[in-house]
Amino acid sequence: METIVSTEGLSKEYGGVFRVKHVDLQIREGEVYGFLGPNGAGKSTTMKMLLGLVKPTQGTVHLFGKQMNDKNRVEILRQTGALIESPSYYGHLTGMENLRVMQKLLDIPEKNLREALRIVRLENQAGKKVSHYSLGMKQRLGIAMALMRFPKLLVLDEPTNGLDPAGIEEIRELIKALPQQYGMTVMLSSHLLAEVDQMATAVGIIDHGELIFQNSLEVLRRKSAHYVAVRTQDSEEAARLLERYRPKREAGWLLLENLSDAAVAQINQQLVCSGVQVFRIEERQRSLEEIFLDLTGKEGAL
Ligand SMILES: Nc1ncnc2c1ncn2[C@@H]1O[C@H](COP(=O)(O)OP(=O)(O)OP(=O)(O)O)[C@@H](O)[C@H]1O
Repeated sequence: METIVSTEGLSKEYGGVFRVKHVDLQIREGEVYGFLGPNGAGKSTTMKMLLGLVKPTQGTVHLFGKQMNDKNRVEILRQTGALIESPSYYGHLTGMENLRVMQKLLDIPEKNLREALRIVRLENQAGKKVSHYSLGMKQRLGIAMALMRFPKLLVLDEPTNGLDPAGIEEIRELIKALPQQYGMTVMLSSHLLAEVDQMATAVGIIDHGELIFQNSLEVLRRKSAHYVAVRTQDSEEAARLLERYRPKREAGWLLLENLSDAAVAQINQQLVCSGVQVFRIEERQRSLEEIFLDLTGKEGAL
């Protein structure tokens, strides 16, 4: 599979502080790559560097296998579409007129306009002034503008920002369909794990400018190894008895990792034989939020 985006040591310094630090991205063809991180982590800055909108302080960007430089940038970026921050549009023009402005600038065939409007489900609203659009419609128009060239790579910065649940669901379904239907590769940023979880096939997690995880969503999920939660009548005593399993204590429960069935049976027996009544033994899976906390060691980052 072709690598669509790769960066090496990509870094950006603002005012003497590195806000993006040695980021090595790898995005392969057909992926929906979720670029995840808390506010201010460096997502937009990284995306802007990929699109030639911000000059890297250090490092290189390869798009479609070519290292981007001042000479080939325009040519390479012809195969990309982007929505960075809020979409830019003329409020006094209709949705269609806005697309026509872009069409003229970029020399885009007429049929692409219709198709882009259809994909974002704005065909019936194309004659309306954009100043009368809802936030969700404006966001969809922004995506239509990014899609109009039917680029190989689509870069979307927080595409569901500010949308209501129904709008989020619509955009999510739309994005998920793009690789299969149009052969696109999509990179989208978000600060919401649950959102990326439902859209992405691969994930990069950035925190304080550093890429702390990058792999398939499958691998991220595998990190969410199962653990066993035990609740007894005396969790103090139970923790002492089960010390060799290094239990974590949480709100009256003991949490034990990586236990075989035999070990669970043994634990149960040990507790009961020691006179500690066992109320519950449950298997649980770590949420993505907990995984993020494990990776960053930070509370409430997302
Ligand atoms: N042009 C700039 N000049 C100075 N500092 C900047 C500039 N652009 C971004 N920063 C800083 O770089 C850091 C990363 O910002 P960035 O917008 O890339 O983060 P982000 O992960 O996209 O967050 P958000 O979701 O809040 O936009 C922040 O501390 C921000 O203040």
